[in-house]
Amino acid sequence: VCISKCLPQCSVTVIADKFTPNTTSDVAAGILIPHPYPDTPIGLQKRWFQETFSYLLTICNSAEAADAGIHLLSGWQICQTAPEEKFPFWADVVLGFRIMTEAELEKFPEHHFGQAFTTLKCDSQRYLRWLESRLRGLGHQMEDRKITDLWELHGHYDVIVNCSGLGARTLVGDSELYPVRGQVLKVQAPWVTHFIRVGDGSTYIYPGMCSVTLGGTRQKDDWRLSVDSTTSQDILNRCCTLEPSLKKAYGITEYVGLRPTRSAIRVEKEMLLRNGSQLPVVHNYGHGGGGFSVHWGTAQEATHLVEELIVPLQGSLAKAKL
Ligand SMILES: Cc1cc2nc3c(=O)[nH]c(=O)nc-3n(C[C@H](O)[C@H](O)[C@H](O)COP(=O)(O)OP(=O)(O)OC[C@H]3O[C@@H](n4cnc5c(N)ncnc54)[C@H](O)[C@@H]3O)c2cc1C
Ligand SMILES: O=C([O-])CC(=O)C(=O)O
Repeated sequence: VCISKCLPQCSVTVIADKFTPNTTSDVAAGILIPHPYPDTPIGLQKRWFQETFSYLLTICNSAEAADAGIHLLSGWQICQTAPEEKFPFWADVVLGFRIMTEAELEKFPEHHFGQAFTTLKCDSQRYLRWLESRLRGLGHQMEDRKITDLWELHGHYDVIVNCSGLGARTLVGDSELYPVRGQVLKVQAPWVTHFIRVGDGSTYIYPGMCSVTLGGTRQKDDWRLSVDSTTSQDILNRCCTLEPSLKKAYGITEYVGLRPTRSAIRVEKEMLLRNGSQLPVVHNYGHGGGGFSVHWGTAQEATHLVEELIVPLQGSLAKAKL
């Protein structure tokens, strides 16, 4: 969508073996809170988060908000003790960031420090459907197909943009990429209207448009996509400790996703060479537990790289194909 918006001279084909509602992104709570990428400079992480926040806030303030599944959400991030950094780098990006008052903390007797702020939340499936419909509306293509080797695409497209998430581990042999398994519950509890997140991201409660997402787990190198019912009960117990009214939650469904994790998000150009031929690729994967939080910023970065690669094609009459 970002490429089609910024480079309208390009035609875009999205090739994937899974589309919504069957991707990792469909499982996400969709909250905008940055996640750490130790080897991505903080300045860049902040820029990507800021760009994503501004872009989604504009949609949120428009008539498109409900169709796109974007809404504002206020709440608390709580810690047992105060962290070294009371004001994180993203404090001035979210809205109304402040330290919680003693009165607010009374709700959480085991937590003695907290941050209150308003952020954005995407209803993952609605947002993905909306993105797809925008692409289709602009006349671009969707193709349901597994790619085993990027060279299959050689000769058919001018530039390949690799957004294959965890799939990049086999598709481009990136052994730095690993799964961090996450299990969440979606429940009906329309009376819960504030988010609550334990600072390390171990437990969270995110009210959304259609359900409340309860999490979570962070299981490194665990490839199991099946639901673990003991884990679901544990998630529910942890969330009920923070928000006892969730004992009355109903309509519980369970989901698992594998966060495509590496120490830095990979957004870079690569010119693949084989038998004297070139295949220009822009990588954009490895968003771990924060793909929603930085997706538009990284998409813009990838789009700039695509732009650099298509400059030499501009002279030709052909429309660039991606
Ligand atoms: C439980 C959980 C909760 C989360 N909550 C949040 C949150 O609240 N906020 C947040 O910011 N982030 C959250 N995340 C993280 C977020 O979901 C990920 O960062 C994001 O989904 C990654 O998106 P992606 O497009 O890179 O990968 P995916 O959504 O996995 O998409 C990859 C696509 O590539 C395709 N593909 C891969 N390999 C191939 C191939 N060889 N051939 C064809 N197609 C291929 C797949 O079919 C798929 O369509 C959460 C993740 C989990 C698991
Ligand atoms: O950590 C959170 O608050 C939600 C999330 O992004 C995840 O589970 O990956």
